[in-house]
Amino acid sequence: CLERTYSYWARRGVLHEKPVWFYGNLRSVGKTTTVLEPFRRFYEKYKGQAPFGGFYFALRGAAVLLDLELVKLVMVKEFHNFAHRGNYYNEQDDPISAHLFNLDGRKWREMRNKLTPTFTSLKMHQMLPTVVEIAERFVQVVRQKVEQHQGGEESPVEVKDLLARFTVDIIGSCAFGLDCNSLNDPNVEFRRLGQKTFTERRHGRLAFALIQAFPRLAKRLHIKMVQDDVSAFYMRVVRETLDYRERNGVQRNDFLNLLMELRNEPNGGLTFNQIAAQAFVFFLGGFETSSSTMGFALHLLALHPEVQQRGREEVQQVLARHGQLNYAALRELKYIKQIIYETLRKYSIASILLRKTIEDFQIPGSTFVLEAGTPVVIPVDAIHHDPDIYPEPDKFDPDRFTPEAMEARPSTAWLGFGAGPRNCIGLRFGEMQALVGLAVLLKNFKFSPAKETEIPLQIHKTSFFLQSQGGIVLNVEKV
Ligand code: HEM
Repeated sequence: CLERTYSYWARRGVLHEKPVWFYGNLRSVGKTTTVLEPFRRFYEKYKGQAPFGGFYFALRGAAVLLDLELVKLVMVKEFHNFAHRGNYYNEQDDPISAHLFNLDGRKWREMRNKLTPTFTSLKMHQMLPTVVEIAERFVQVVRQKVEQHQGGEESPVEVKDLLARFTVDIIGSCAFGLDCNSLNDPNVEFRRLGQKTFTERRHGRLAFALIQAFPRLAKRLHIKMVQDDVSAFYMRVVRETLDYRERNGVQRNDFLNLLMELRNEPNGGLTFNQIAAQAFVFFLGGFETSSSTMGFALHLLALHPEVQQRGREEVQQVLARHGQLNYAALRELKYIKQIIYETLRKYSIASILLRKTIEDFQIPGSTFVLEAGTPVVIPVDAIHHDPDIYPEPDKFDPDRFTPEAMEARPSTAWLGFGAGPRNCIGLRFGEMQALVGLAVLLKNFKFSPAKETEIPLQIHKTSFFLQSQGGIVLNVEKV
């Protein structure tokens, strides 16, 4: 039977590498490599020879796209046939797992339609003051760290942890309506349990592959994905906050308020479990992604003082014009935005993206067919490092993201927030957090490599989202 499983691509005449039994083509991941290497190698080896190549995720054949036109078909033009991600969730036994990232089909479409108005520019506008207030607290905390080293030759500060505390406080406040205060108290449960979701899995790799392969059976066996303590904690927090707000008639400009409004919609409002699951995914999607982006950006800026200075000058000029970081000021931070995009190119937080074929799909101009149910991989990190798209891909150059340069490339050449109807729903909020964070940091501090700074940064081998293996230590001085 395994013989047959692992001959799937050979029988279809699709380019592929020999799989290892039970592991497929990902044996090295987590041991000797990160998830980046196998996909970069695969893409470099086969690009130009076929529109896609055959890959094995443990026991399942998946198609890795090798052509940007095909990427566009899958993510945008023929989206209706690739609208699924194919992640396992279990609404009955593990309600917190039934969130937007995991839902598929009609349930996903309905939830996405309901949640989209939560992320309009107007809503971001209203949440900005909270983000700026927490950013000011953040500057105080970094300042205290720097002052501890006063008089010393260097003032090394571990920025990754500080940035994570910054975004936990923001998203905790905006998604759960709580003052998490992790900036002053680094060990709060909120953050510890949030991190646990990414670094500790409930199931081993093989069990995970079996669950993904047989989701109906897994549901019948009541198999959950989210750890019990994580689920119990976030369900309780949402329950208590909702009760409190309802009892006291509290209204706030935050995600939870918007979710509560959806609860009371006349034609099919959200249930409590649905609200809790969406608040949970906003938290998961919002904290680690944004803080890692800022951490990688600071590391790159420390190694490129001229880019850093250009960014600082832009912040100073914009603040001189607007007096404060309001929404209009943020829109003028164009170079900082380019820094964020180039950082997400070099360090693609989601290094691969997934879709699943709903009906058989004939690849235009070829004889190949992607069968219904085939997982489709978009190798984001490999595309972001393709020298034909980005010459000298290892070089850090935010000018690759001027509007003209972006216009000159195919729209799917940059996928930092994904693409098409299933792209990142929180991209405006993520961008806003990162813009505010980088702006206040560059305004107040200078960053340079310290003796302890890791060059190049080691990447975490098993984390779901791309992050550094250890902390990011930089020399920080007041401007
Ligand atoms: C720098 C910050 C962020 C990055 C780099 C990022 C990246 C991504 C990526 C690459 C995807 C997959 C897109 C695709 O498959 O095409 C995604 C999906 C998603 N993100 Fe983000 N994200 C960020 C911030 C946020 C924030 C702040 C939130 C919520 C407040 C959020 C919530 C989500 C959700 C719910 C999805 C699933 C959307 C769906 O399936 O319909 N993300 N994100």
